[in-house]
Amino acid sequence: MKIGCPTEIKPQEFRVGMTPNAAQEAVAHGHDVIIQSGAGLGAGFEDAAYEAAGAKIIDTAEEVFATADMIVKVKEPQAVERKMLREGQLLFTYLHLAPDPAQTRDLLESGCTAIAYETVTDDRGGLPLLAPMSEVAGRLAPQVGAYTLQKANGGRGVLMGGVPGVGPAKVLVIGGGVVGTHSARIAAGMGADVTVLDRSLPRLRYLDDVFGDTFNTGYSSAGLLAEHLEEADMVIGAVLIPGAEAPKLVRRDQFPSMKPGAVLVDVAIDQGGCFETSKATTHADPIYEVDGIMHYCVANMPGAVARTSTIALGNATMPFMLALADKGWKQACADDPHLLNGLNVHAGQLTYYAVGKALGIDVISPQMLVKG
Ligand SMILES: NC(=O)C1=CN([C@@H]2O[C@H](COP(=O)(O)OP(=O)(O)OC[C@H]3O[C@@H](n4cnc5c(N)ncnc54)[C@H](O)[C@@H]3O)[C@@H](O)[C@H]2O)C=CC1
Ligand SMILES: CC(=O)C(=O)O
Ligand SMILES: [Mg+2]
Repeated sequence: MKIGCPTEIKPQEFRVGMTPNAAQEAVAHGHDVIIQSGAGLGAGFEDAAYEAAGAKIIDTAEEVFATADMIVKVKEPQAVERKMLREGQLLFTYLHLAPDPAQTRDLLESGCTAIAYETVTDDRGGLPLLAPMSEVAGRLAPQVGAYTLQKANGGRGVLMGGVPGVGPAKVLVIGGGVVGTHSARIAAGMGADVTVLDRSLPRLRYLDDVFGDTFNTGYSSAGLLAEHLEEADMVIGAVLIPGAEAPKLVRRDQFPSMKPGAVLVDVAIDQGGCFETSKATTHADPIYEVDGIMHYCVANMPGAVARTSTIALGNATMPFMLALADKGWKQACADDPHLLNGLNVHAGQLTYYAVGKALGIDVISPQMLVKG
């Protein structure tokens, strides 16, 4: 198979879909790997490293899209990239379709087959291709939140760990999955007083067993959330209902009850965000204010630490990328129901229920497509 990897073009996105190690494995499996010149530079990978791995370097994204049977990326295809996708071509990347009707329409019109990293599953109930970036974004969230809390950046002027004689910042983490757990660990490590809310009791038990007194846990009811909101210096939004639009858990009419200059970091923004006032921002202009409450809503947070993120993502995607290349999407998905869960679009039809429900579009069963 011809596997193509273009340079990411989303603003300030420095990750790349394939590392030289991934390229080397694909070449060893007998595939042709085509990398756009400079695609790896933001993550510290020179063209020469890909060439040494056996990949071919070509100049433009147009050539990559025109040549490849499978496109491997990081971020959802941007409008100009969507125009280059064609019928029968396989796209393997993050998509986040539920809050994005324009992208969904374009992918359906292109006739391509699109597998979304964020809905591939594993047999422990996890999302193995979302997890590495959730680990990164989770660890970044208290860092960017702490910066936003500084007075010059619009925040309340509170130091995460406090100092002797002055108490620490109060950090509320909503959602105790991968993002939430990593956020809570780092915020607690910075000395903050941290509470994690989740609505899964097994998850709360796990957090309590593993982390003990490092942070507090609570069941995520509207009432408890409102109580914690009044006290919080920083709120990290980390909920997920897989594939679906994020539930709005904090409303604008609650802001008057909050501390002026408190900071909301909405990591769940790529699924539409879990605060009513969230709108996606970029690394170039990440922070805005609504009614005295600061918001950080960057939808590709891991792009800020592109080298760590690219290697972590590549470690997770490599076996799936190889299965797709070795067997073709249909056989690979027939053999692995977890990869089939990643199928969102095929030949003009939507194949992921939560996306169809969010956008009011009919969905066909992915199982039917791979049968027989
Ligand atoms: N902005 C960015 O750059 C990035 C965003 N993300 C996003 O972060 C979000 C979280 O991802 P993960 O932690 O990997 O998901 P996860 O599935 O590991 O955790 C989500 C948690 O939310 C909980 N939850 C669901 N509804 C809830 C509610 N009403 N109240 C409290 N908890 C609730 C679930 O029980 C689960 O424990 C996703 O939307 C993901 O796409 C992930 C990586 C990067
Ligand atoms: C998960 C995701 O969308 C990202 O890493 O950008
Ligand atoms: Mg994202």
